[in-house]
Amino acid sequence: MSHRESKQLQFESTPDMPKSQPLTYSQLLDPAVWSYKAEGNANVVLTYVGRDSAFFGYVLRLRKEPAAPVKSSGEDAPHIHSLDHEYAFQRNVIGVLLGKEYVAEMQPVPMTREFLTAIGKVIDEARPQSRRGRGPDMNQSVAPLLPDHTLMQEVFAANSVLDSSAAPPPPSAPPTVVALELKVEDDELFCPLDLYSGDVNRVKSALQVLCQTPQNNLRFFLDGAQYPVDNTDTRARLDLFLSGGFDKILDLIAKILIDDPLFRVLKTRQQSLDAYDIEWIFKWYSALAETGKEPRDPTEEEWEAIVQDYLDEGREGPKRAVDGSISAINADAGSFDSGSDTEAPQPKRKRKDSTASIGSLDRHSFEPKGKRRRLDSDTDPFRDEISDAEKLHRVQLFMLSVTLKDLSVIITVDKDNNSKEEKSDQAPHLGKPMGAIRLGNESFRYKLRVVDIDPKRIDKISHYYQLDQDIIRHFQTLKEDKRCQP
Ligand SMILES: O=P(O)(O)O[C@@H]1[C@@H](OP(=O)(O)O)[C@H](OP(=O)(O)O)[C@H](O)[C@H](OP(=O)(O)O)[C@H]1OP(=O)(O)O
Ligand SMILES: Nc1ncnc2c1ncn2[C@@H]1O[C@H](COP(=O)(O)OP(=O)(O)OP(=O)(O)O)[C@@H](O)[C@H]1O
Repeated sequence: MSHRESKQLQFESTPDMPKSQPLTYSQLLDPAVWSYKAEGNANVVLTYVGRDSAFFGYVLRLRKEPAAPVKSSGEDAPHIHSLDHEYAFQRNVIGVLLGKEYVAEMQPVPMTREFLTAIGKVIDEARPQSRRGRGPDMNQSVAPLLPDHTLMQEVFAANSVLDSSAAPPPPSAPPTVVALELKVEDDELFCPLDLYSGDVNRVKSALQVLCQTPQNNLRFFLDGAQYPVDNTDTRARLDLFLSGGFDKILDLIAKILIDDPLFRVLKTRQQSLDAYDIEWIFKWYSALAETGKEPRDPTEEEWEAIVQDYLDEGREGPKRAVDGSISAINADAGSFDSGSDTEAPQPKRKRKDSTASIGSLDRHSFEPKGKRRRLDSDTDPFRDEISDAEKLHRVQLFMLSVTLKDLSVIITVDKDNNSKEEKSDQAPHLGKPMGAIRLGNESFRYKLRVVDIDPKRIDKISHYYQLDQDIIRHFQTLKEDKRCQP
């Protein structure tokens, strides 16, 4: 552990974390106690499969080696890649914006090169071919241990379902916990506004579209293991969980997304933080850089102050387009492209496909691409009117919107009769589910958690600008502009 991290990574013990504190790290540095669970572009996630019940239902999130060399940061830089910075950002920035209950607590586990090398080899075969190029980052000195959000931890405390020494349940056994992970971003066929609409039919039809073409936007878990969503065996198992099977699960998920405040908050935050077109953001970023004031990544304290200012300002106000026109931002406002011209079909989005960024909606802006106007100084009514401080503030709020548009939400449900109250009371450290919901005559418990809520590097602004320009060019080639409706 680096000197800096060993001094700062003293997270308080939290209700979400295992009871046996302090952690016996050495037992976690055994590759045999981990199995591959999932990964994204920057991190690979492992499930604990060892025998210590204190860690049943937990995952380890390992950072992967960077895709490109990381720009070296000066002494005063906020170490955006350090776990303590990441954690403070997740809890004190994203937690404040969305609600702390949606953000998991984590426990730092010191890493060794020996372990990272060994685990890289062990998990290689389980990884998708397209992801194998980059192994664990050998320079990480700590990695976070997190509750596995695709499980209900206290069910395992009560039932010891995850006892790795026990025989696995037969495939015919009904699943105990069902989880769906949604990455609420653009897609050729998918309109995020449907998910946010509050209308059960629209939410459900958006989920159905996602299930038909999940790509990297939807993952499905039964008792913590990922299953292909369009598979008949998966659907047969779901029938055992809930009569009516898959269709009823989607009803249940739709009901949760409407009942719980998360999606309403998320939509408002995404839109208000992204109040200016990326063309403006890039212009302001470049103007600052040209005068020697290139924005750098904020420190933890600076991020907290930025969010506080945003909340104090009540920036959920009007949205200014590049041409200066103003439109209201509220739960019902905004227009979105939903698809491409049928005469000019585009390649489907694929993980790591170079066309992936040319979706019908741009996660880096909520403006409709087909109608977006290019930056034109003659139509710039705000030209030179704002201070450098305000330019910087707007760039920083935009960076927050990028994180909020890249996150995933994991929705986890189990039947209410799974909770053995007397036993879960004996294990208060395992946390409580967040909500209860009824569907027909049955009661369910659910929890919602957000993942992938790390800060984005501010020097990616030019990358986002380039993506945007590509998208504009793409839409200029289309004849028809289909929108999904607010
Ligand atoms: O830049 P993009 O649009 O390619 O987005 C990246 C995503 O690619 P996608 O477009 O969804 O295929 C990419 O998603 P995948 O891992 O490909 O599912 C990541 O979310 C990446 O974020 P980070 O590097 O982990 O911080 C994303 O990077 P950020 O744009 O969020 O920095
Ligand atoms: N606490 C958790 N519990 C269960 N599964 C998790 C947890 N954290 C992450 N995952 C799984 O691992 C996947 C990758 O994790 P994560 O999103 O943090 O990686 P990333 O590289 O930062 O993602 P991206 O490429 O989207 O930026 C998630 O999509 C999810 O399926």
